[in-house]
This record gives sequence, structure tokens and C-alpha cells, in this order.
Amino acid sequence: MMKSAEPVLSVEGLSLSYDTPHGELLALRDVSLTIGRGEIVGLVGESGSGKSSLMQAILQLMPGAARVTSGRILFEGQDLVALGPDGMAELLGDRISVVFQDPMTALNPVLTIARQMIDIQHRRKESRAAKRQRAIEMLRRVRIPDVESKIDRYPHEFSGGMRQRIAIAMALMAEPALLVADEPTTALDATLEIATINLLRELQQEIGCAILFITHHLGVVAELCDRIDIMYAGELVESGPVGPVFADPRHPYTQLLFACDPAQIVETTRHLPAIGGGLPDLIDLPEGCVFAPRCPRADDVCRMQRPADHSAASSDLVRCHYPQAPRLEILP
Ligand SMILES: Nc1ncnc2c1ncn2[C@@H]1O[C@H](COP(=O)(O)OP(=O)(O)OP(=O)(O)O)[C@@H](O)[C@H]1O
Repeated sequence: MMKSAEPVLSVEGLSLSYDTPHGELLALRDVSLTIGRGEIVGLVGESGSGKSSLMQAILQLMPGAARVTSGRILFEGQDLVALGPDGMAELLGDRISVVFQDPMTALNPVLTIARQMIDIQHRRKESRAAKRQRAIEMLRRVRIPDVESKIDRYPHEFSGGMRQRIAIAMALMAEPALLVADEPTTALDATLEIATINLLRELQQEIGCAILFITHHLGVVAELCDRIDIMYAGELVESGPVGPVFADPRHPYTQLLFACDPAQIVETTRHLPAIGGGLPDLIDLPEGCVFAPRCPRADDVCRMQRPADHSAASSDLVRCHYPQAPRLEILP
């Protein structure tokens, strides 16, 4: 795997709010993470933890009510927050690409696959025939059978799994430095999911791009990713290399998520395990640690003071007052 010291993406102290009729909703608070060149990073967290908000901020595709209140998002040295949506249009589909859960987000139903794959190469000064040939080659790489006859078909003429592979082919056409994959396998059955993950890994190795893989599936993170970033209620609570973090999670939230049998996590957990309690109100946050209301270990310090980011042997970042505490004893 290609890696260099300079990260491809570096989110630094990012805070993002939504203006709502009930007040300011603090969806992201002081989130910092990095993605190295050629690295695959899994971003996990339960619904409402802020994964989509972070992704939209990176892609500068934020809804009108969203506001970045502090921080930077450096991509190859350029601050995407300062660049804004207009500047981002230059990068999207070129240096940064996206694959969504629903491939039809990327595919136009009324145009043939050939037309769409030629159109996305508009930056290349080449003949249509050369662009068509490049599209054919890319579709072969994602294992679309019988490409030369199928390329002139419409999206609805392909199965769901094939449509997702076509969307992946389109996203990787420009050989981006970063692919943002938003639950790309969630809608697929388990067999197709494994095939798609294997394909992504293969293409990632060939192209050398980094991947930010957003998922609820801890097994996919264990299989595919180099690093894991765990979000809770708008904060990054733990971050580190997959092997060490799975072996010795340091944040109580991660420990609860990983409480079930590790083999089960890898093979069968397609949804994040449910843990007791609910997310706090992001318009009216608790005073101390955001996880304290659900944390079996919380004490008065946790309830009164926000924890700083610490590092531990297994994790680079643990936002907890007690990163060295013995692992929680979880009752079966
Ligand atoms: N356009 C919006 N206006 C107001 N609040 C929003 C908006 N979008 C998201 N939120 C709020 O921001 C918080 C984070 O939501 P976000 O969608 O980023 O979480 P998520 O982890 O991606 O969840 P999911 O897995 O369900 O997509 C939630 O409390 C959500 O209600």
C-alpha cells in the first residue's frame, strides 16, 4: 500500500451547526481526523452521530441550514471549507469522488451507460472513441460481463449489484486521490456485499486512492479498513488502526459496540449493535462528556467536565477522561 507522511485529507477541529426553529443544533463538535494516501478509513457511528454531516462538509454539499462554525478540511493542502461549493465543483469527480448507497444517485435513468461514462470524462481532451474505450476498460475492471454489448444499455437494464459496480466504475474513472463511499454495500445482500468489498479493495490497490468508508457494518471495517473512526453524538470519540482498536478499544462507547463476540462482528453484524439509552439532544447538550448519560463508568468528573482527546497504546485518539481504565465488564 502506498503511504506518505502527508495525509490526503485532514479534518482539523471541525464544528458544524444547523439552524433549526428550536435553536442551534451542534451536529459536529471539534472533529479532527486524517486519511493517509492510499489508506482505507472506516467511519462508524449510530444514526444521528454526524457521519452524513461530516461527509457533506468534506464534499461541500451541505444543506442551507448548515454552517461550519470552526475548523478546516485540508485536501492536498487546500482548505475545502474556504473553497466552498463552487470551487469544489472542480475537484468533485476528479480528485475526489463519491459512491452513495443508492447507485441511482449517480446514474441518470434516461441516458445510456456509455453516454454517461463518456460525459464524465469531459475534462479530457480526447476523441469520443478513446473515451468510450476507456469506459469499456473500466467496466471490465468492475466485472460487468459482456461489456461491449451492454455499455449502450440504460441503468434500469442492470441488476442492483451491477448498477453499484457501474457507479463505482464511474467514481474511479478519473483515478481520484480520495473516494468517499457512503454505505455503498448496505442495500446489497451479504454475498454481493462481500464481492463489492473485494472489488473495492482490488481497485483501491490498483489506483492507490484513499477511501473514506461510511458504514454501520463493523465486520466490513474489520475486513476492509486500515483505520477506524468512531463517532458519537457529533464527536469523534475514538480513532486508530483497525487491529489494535478492535483488540483493545479504549472508549466505553467502542467497548460496548464491540461487546459481542468478535467473530460475530466480522461475519454477521450488518448493523451497529444497539446499546441502552438514546443520543443526547444536540440543541441542549449535557454539561460534561457527551456519552456520560449512557456510560456505565461515568462519575461526577464525567458529568461535569468535557473530556480532552488522549492517546493510548491501541488508539491515537480517545475522547474520554479515563482512556487507561480497565475494559468494561459487560454482562451477557
Ligand atoms: N438539514 C438538517 N437540519 C437540521 N438538523 C439536521 C440536518 N441534517 C442533520 N441534522 C441533525 O444533525 C445530527 C447529525 O445527523 P447526521 O445525518 O449527520 O447523522 P448520521 O450519523 O449521518 O445519521 P444516519 O446514519 O442516519 O445518516 C442529527 O441530530 C440530525 O437530526
